[in-house]
Amino acid sequence: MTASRVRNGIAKARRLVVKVGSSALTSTEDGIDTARLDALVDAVAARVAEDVQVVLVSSGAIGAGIAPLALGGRPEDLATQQAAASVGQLALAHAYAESFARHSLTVGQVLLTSDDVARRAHYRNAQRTFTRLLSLGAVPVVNENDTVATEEIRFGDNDRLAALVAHLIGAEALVLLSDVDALYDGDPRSGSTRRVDEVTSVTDVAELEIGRSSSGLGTGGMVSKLAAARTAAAAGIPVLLAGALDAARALERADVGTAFEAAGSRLSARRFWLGYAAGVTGRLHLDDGAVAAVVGRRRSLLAAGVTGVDGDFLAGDVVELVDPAQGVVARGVVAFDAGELPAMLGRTSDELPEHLRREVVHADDLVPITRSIHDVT
Ligand SMILES: Nc1ncnc2c1ncn2[C@@H]1O[C@H](COP(=O)(O)OP(=O)(O)O)[C@@H](O)[C@H]1O
Ligand SMILES: N[C@@H](CCC(=O)OP(=O)(O)O)C(=O)O
Repeated sequence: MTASRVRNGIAKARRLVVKVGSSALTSTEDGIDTARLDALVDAVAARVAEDVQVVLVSSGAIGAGIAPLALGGRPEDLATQQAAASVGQLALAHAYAESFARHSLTVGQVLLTSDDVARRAHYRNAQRTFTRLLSLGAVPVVNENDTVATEEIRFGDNDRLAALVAHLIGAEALVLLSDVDALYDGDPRSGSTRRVDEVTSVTDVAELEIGRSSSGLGTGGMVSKLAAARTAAAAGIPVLLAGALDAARALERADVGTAFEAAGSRLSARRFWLGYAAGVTGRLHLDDGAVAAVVGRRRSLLAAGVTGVDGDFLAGDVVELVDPAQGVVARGVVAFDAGELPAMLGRTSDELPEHLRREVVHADDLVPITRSIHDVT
């Protein structure tokens, strides 16, 4: 593998989010694999010793709870998953605290629900917590707060959580560590596949077969890793996907796994929140002209270009803007309640009563979701 600008950038990052998956850390029979956890902690501690700030997003709560509760395998139902996570998270946090203590490092546990990033005020609050923990020299260890997260409010997978945290803390790189050592052009369990070295554009992943997890412990598989890489890349953060067994090399030299180049510059906190983190309460359907205006020319969305409305939102909520082929092209803050819009659809400003003559979504409140590596999954 050749050194590259993307990999050099990742290796030089002074603030990092490292995410490790369940299948790399836990097994259904033995719970937490402490040798693997120690190796990961050693790799993180080595960077911290070089004054790199690291936030660790660790899965494995459910996996770590299976053996103590004698569940035999990953539970299917939410209540048992929550019970397993409750037992497992305690064990996981304890294991990290003990392991980091070998390096005289203190850990701080941060358990987040999607509400903590979906609401703007909560987002800022989480930001403050991380900043303070890091400035005090602690290593934040993050997981989803599985014991209270219901199906509706779940992040779903920690890859996405890690991408959101990466932007939240202003990370310069995101490292996703898994049981697989890289992205392949097909599921590596299904025969001969080729490793992908670097992803710099949508065409690099367009032909790949991207599969879900079948380790029995992981949740999102490669699908969620690609989605997370897209979110981070769109926010200006490069991503390295590598094997947990290669953690030391991944964190020190970034010369393993698959590197994803960041697309463009860093989004502001508000625009990132709007585009990727905010909770969405509805959808506006756009005609082709409105899509061209909003995405192509960065104009405000007017009622004349809206063909339909879904959801029960209020003015000030975040909604998705979809094109005639049902693809999400942008997200934005809507200026009307859902109930006000149907009577306005397709009408030009001149045809609307004066009190309704304003943009449906103002250009300043709108973030286009560009076509990217995510769309192919
Ligand atoms: N194209 C692909 N390249 C690499 N891995 C893939 C691909 N498609 C599916 N996978 C599977 O995704 C798995 C990793 O996802 P997952 O089990 O959810 O990991 P984690 O627990 O680290 O989040 C790998 O073990 C691999 O079998
Ligand atoms: N929050 C859950 C993990 C969810 C998850 O995304 O798992 P993984 O696909 O292994 O990263 C847990 O700790 O068990």
